Amino acid sequence: MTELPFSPSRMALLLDFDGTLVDIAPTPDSVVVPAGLVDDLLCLKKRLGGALAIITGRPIAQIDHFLPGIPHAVAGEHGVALRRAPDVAAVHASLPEIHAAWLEEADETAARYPGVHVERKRAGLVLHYRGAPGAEQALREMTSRWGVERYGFGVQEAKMALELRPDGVDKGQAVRRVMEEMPFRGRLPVFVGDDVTDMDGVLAARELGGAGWLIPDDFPDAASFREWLHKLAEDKRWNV
Ligand SMILES: O=P(O)(O)OC[C@H]1O[C@H](O[C@H]2O[C@H](CO)[C@@H](O)[C@H](O)[C@H]2O)[C@H](O)[C@@H](O)[C@@H]1O
Repeated sequence: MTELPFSPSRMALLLDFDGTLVDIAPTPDSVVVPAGLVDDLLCLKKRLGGALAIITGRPIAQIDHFLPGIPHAVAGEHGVALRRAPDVAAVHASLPEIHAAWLEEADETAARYPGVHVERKRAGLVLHYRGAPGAEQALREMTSRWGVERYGFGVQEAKMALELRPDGVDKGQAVRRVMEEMPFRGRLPVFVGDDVTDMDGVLAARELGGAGWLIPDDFPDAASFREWLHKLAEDKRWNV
């Protein structure tokens, strides 16, 4: 088991969703949340005095759908949106909007390549090609034609997807903002993710004195990480 460098009683858990808590699935909608995971997360949240957050690329509403009532805080769309507690409204960064012409061309391209899925976000867009790997090149050419960098966006590599993401948001700043307030403040963040977008969260958690871990470097896969969470929930050191 990956060892915590401090007592679990002092930590806050800040977790990525896809590829970390749930296995990667053919489409964003088809991920499956194992029943045991829900029980373990609820147990850990209680032991942590609530200090359990999800830091995800997905919109917050999707986390509410898959993990209803579980995390205390959720940072969605890589930190574009932050809801600090279940009973407060999410705050959204003021960011440039995706151009209508980009959305139109993305939809046209998706129609030409069955299996491509266009996911719209509040301040971004994901072009998924897991269902049509042969479309990758066409999607890359399309986004480079758009020259999104001139409009305050970057093209982020994702798992079988290209994501248009506004500049200035990343999971590192999401981790720092979540840790500012109770019940997270004063604890050491443990951030776990699996993707290039998670590296900012890993580094921020380490800089804050906590731990930052990445799948597959620190855990072979999401199933192993879920097993680690299960053992953590049963750890005897909670009161140390
Ligand atoms: O930050 P995360 O919580 O890991 O979210 C990252 C992106 O996850 C989703 O896409 C990825 O997972 C899908 C389901 O397993 C998979 O079909 C897809 O190929 C992956 O790229 C989600 O759709 C995105 O919005 C998130 O940014």
